[in-house]
Amino acid sequence: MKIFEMMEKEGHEQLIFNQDKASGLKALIAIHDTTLGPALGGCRMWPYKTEEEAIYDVLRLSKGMTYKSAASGQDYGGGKSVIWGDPKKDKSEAMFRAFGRFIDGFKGRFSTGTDVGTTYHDFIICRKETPYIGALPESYGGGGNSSIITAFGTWKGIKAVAKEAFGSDSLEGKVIAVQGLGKVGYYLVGYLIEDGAKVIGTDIVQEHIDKVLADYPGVTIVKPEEIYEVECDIFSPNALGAIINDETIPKLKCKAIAGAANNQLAEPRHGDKLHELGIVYGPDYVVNAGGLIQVADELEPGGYNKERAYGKAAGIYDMLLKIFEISRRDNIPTYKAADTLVHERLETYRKVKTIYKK
Ligand SMILES: NC(=O)c1ccc[n+]([C@@H]2O[C@H](COP(=O)([O-])OP(=O)(O)OC[C@H]3O[C@@H](n4cnc5c(N)ncnc54)[C@H](O)[C@@H]3O)[C@@H](O)[C@H]2O)c1
Repeated sequence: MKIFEMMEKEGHEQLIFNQDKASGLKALIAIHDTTLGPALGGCRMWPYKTEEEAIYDVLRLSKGMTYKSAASGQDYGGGKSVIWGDPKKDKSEAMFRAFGRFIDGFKGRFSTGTDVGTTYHDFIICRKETPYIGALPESYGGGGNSSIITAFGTWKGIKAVAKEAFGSDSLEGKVIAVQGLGKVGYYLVGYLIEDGAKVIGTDIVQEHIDKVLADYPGVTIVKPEEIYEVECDIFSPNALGAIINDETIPKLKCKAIAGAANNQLAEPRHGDKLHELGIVYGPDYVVNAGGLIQVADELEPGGYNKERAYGKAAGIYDMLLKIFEISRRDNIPTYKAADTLVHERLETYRKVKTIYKK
């Protein structure tokens, strides 16, 4: 593995190895790009089979954070950390205190919080060693359950794709197919119903369906495999990744897609196909940026402010409209237009930084 070659190719600034023998901590921190501000990204704990796998993951994920932050209008750069270990059996207080001390060494150049395999309990421990921690519960000054703001941002994303596809962002009477009624899906259904939409939903867990039906009895439930082909205006994936693929695209009857699920396109060419078919696709990492926006707001001087965070999450709507404009301007699929927006934003800010400021 040629690490410098990989970093140079993708434009990474730093890759740091951290180890603490006493607690068994083995962690990697990657900082991809800090043009827009200090790096921000969650901490994943995973039993990687090899060191190379962990390095590849942290480099890949940190680059993704640069794009997510920039495209959602945040003044943060991209970073990520991974702890090499089994989250079910390797965690300890000492491990997260040691990790917190390493994070503190960045003096704010990198902040982190929960991701796959870590919980806020781990970061309450880290927080004792460093202030550069986000995604904390409200009782610790954080924003609390990030699924709610993610659902809020996704609702705004759905309104933006509606505007592009139908010429109006009103969801009154629009039929929206929601795949996944979990933490985000449940709150999303609430926003959609309140906005006058008709919701068709699905999930593989009956308890999650029952919870939605108890609060929103008007929701129509279909079998998981039926969700792709229901007659609807907008399809909203909020469960799995890679669900826009060769098998599902021919089934889709919608005019637009926007949901919180990560990595919705099985491959980039599926984004090209949606463009060809005239289906408006809201790039997932922009639509689902609500959680990131909340964590970024926790790091503001003075701490988390809910009104401000929701105001920023509402901006997902405008970011998507800009992306659709670039897509029309350059006649490129929206997932590529999102990348163009990121590159243009980074380039503009790099130029601004050439102005001397005392
Ligand atoms: N929670 C957040 O703040 C957040 C932020 C950004 C992105 N996301 C992404 O959004 C998606 C949903 O997140 P979540 O926090 O609601 O997760 P979750 O696990 O609470 O919900 C996912 C739901 O999808 C259901 N599901 C799984 N397979 C399915 C299938 N084949 N058909 C229908 N339903 C299925 C699950 O039963 C579950 O109810 C994930 O892809 C996640 O990575 C979440």
